[in-house]
Amino acid sequence: MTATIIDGKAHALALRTRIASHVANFRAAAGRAPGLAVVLVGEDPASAVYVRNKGKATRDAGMESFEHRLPADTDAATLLALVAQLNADPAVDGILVQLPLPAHIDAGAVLLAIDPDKDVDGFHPVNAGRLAIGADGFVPCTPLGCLMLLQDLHPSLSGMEAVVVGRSNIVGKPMAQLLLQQSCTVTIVHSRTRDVAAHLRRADIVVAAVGIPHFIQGDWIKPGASVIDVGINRTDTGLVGDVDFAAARAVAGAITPVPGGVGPMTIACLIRNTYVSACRREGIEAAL
Ligand SMILES: Nc1nc2c(c(=O)[nH]1)N[C@@H](CN(C=O)c1ccc(C(=O)N[C@@H](CCC(=O)O)C(=O)O)cc1)CN2
Repeated sequence: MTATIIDGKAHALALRTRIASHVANFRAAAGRAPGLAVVLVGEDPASAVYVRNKGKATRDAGMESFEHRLPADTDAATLLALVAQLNADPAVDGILVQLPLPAHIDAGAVLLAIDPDKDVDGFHPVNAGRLAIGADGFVPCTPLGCLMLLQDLHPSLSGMEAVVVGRSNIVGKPMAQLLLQQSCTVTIVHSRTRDVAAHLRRADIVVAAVGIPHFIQGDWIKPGASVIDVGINRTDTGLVGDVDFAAARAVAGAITPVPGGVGPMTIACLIRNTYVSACRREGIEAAL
């Protein structure tokens, strides 16, 4: 079998185009554009690219982008004061602080300071709790994008065996919650799991978010499985995922490439979440 390659760029473009048309209606109804504030601390080159791409995607969707770039030696109090200012700004519907933050800043404290109702990254504990109990909130963009790609392949995920590799608060845990909501049987495997391969060989769905280049071998994949690779690892040979793509492709039914798979969906879902936030704040029903 040779897997279908899932075109994340095309899916992301379609989502961004759809949201842009909804934003046009929002602007007509609300008399203003949705606004997204992005905060970058320091000069990490990859983060700078992501922030630039977020600004462009925001403007392309007809929304207002507010970019705040702070030097790497910014202290926590200055960053918290900026977050408080953005929380209070009525033109700002969504706030995100680009991660990772410099080591001297407690990222948890900063995320906690963001108004949960403007937390379009879905990283605030209130939104993590809302996701866990199935209440309305914001779902982190990368797992939301993975779910959309999976739902395009499988209109019903009910009863499927899903294995999430990695237990981060940003991807692994929310991904598991989303799959559970879709009535999958969900297993999270991680660094202390005794036999990762044995779990994966049973999986109809694999979501790899472990941050180790080519960690998942082709012969760990169940024939026909859907494989979503969240890994973005910079190696001497270029950007690679957490899955041995060439080997897994020969076994899987469908697989995301790196680059061009999950990454573009992260930014498209951010645009979606910002539009949803603006609608909630204006009492307008979001068209999704
Ligand atoms: N506040 C946040 N910080 C971070 C998040 C996040 O969702 N919120 N996620 C990542 C970085 N990220 C967005 O911020 C992101 C990563 C990758 C891509 C992407 O499109 N990747 C391309 C490859 C681009 C490259 O060469 O690096 C792809 O996979 O095709 C978009 C967004 C950590 N921080």
